[in-house]
Amino acid sequence: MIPILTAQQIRDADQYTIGHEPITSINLMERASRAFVRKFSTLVPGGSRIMIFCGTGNNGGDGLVIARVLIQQAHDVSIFVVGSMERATEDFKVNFERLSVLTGIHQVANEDQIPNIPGNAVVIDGLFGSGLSRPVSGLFANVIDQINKSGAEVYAIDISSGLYPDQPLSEGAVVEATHTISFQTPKLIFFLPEMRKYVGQWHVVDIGLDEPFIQSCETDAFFTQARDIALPSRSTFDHKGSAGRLLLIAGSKGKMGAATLSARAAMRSGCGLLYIHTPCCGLNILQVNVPEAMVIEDEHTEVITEVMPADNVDVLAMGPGIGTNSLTQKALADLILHTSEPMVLDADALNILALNPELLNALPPESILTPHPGEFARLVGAWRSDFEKLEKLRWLAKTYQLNVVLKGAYSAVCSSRGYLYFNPTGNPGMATAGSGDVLTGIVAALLAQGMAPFDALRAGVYLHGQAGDEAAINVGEISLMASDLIEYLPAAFKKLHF
Ligand SMILES: NC(=O)C1=CN([C@@H]2O[C@H](COP(=O)(O)OP(=O)(O)OC[C@H]3O[C@@H](n4cnc5c(N)ncnc54)[C@H](OP(=O)(O)O)[C@@H]3O)[C@@H](O)[C@H]2O)[C@@H](O)CC1
Ligand SMILES: Nc1ncnc2c1ncn2[C@@H]1O[C@H](COP(=O)(O)OP(=O)(O)O)[C@@H](O)[C@H]1O
Ligand SMILES: [K+]
Repeated sequence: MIPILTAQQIRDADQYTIGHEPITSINLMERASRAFVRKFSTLVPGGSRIMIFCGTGNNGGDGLVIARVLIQQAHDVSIFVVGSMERATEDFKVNFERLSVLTGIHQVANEDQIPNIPGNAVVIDGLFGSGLSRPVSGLFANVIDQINKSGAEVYAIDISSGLYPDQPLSEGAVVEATHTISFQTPKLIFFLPEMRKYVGQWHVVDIGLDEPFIQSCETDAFFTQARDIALPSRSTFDHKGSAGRLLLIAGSKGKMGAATLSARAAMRSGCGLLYIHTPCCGLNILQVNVPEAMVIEDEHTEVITEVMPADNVDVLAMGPGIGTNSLTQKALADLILHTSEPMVLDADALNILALNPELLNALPPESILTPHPGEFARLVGAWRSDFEKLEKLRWLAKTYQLNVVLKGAYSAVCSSRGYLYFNPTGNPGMATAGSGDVLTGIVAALLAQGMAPFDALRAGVYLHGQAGDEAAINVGEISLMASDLIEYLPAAFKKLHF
């Protein structure tokens, strides 16, 4: 996993590397800027007119090195330095001298000196990086305004000028980048929907900062990598009863598709034995669509009214397609009160929890909740910013000792101790009805196979996204539908078995 660092920790990692590698600060700047150019060159067509805007801090220093390297590669580059040279950092000054030998550098000291930026230009933003210390105003804000109005493609160095790596949006001007090429580790803001307009598509380039130091930084947020994902395994004498017995409580009249999707996903995720508790109307549907499962009929024709906690199953999962009928609310409440092992709750089970919040206290510790943002808002109330949303996620998980995934792009998986793991897999093709039901089946099956609840949740979210990515390659994001996720689950599992 990649730790997500605060602005201060990023500075510390720079300093530690400079002190211990050893590498001089100016050479680290050279290395970072060259890594930027390597990525930039894969994204920008040759022959583009490149305009680089630099402040006089180290982010601007990077801009000057990038200019030098691009000029040496025969690109058409103009450089604009905004702000006072008196405040320039040492590394900026050295690179200013080196660049002056090669080309003219425009100084922008007032509004009249702000250049016209054609829409077909490519802008590189080196005004401010992780050293931003206050909202951007005055001349800098005017430059940013021109950049944003130009319609040009904008590549931010490290982070868009005006953004803090780890804090909510400031009131000042902010560059709206189309791409951010960031150094060493992703910033927290890259995972927040409200920041997308400023961050654009982001890329992380390795600049060789000290890896053990980075791994030792104390942080409560991480970016998951494939190597963090554990999977269940089979051994020679396993039989269906030892490979995970799951009771899935799902479906109501008109929503048997949700039950079908969850059930099939569970079987594809290695569940040994699957029971499905469903209203009578679901019997034939499930027997035909999931022949591997045993179906237990509720007394009621259309909704779930009573679930007996069974001792012949390892895990209970409830929610997909159950509705919020008062009889079903009572059934869930009874089930929770009679269950002591971690269970999986999704969809309408979460809506029922929101209607009866006292049930949260009764949930078995380490249970798993899988809300999408709508269900999450019903559970914890509305939020004013994505930062507050993450705080609420941590609060819910820690207060009730739960593992919770807040689903969406970069789904945030939160452990009961409040550690957040952003998921790297998945794509917008998965924004389609039934995708969440598939996730429930995967996570429940992994839990039933004996994985620890948090590991099962993090792995399930990763595999679900990976199946989505495999499906998108084959059917395209637009055509992707939830059943495709099940079809591509085997490919996702195989990919993790290196
Ligand atoms: N060796 C290294 O460390 C490496 C660093 N690297 C690069 O350095 C970047 C960080 O550089 P940095 O720390 O110099 O800060 P930076 O973002 O350039 O800005 C600071 C300057 O801006 C000023 N300022 C701030 N806010 C302002 C405002 N609102 N309006 C006006 N002025 C404002 C601030 O002034 P002050 O707050 O002191 O008044 C100061 O002068 C990092 O993102 C990466 O690109 C890489 O090369 C790898 C090696
Ligand atoms: N833009 C996206 N990028 C990545 N994953 C997405 C995106 N949109 C949706 N998903 C994933 O698809 C699933 C949708 O779940 P949910 O909203 O509960 O669907 P449903 O209720 O229809 O089953 C979640 O796992 C979510 O992470
Ligand atoms: K920048």
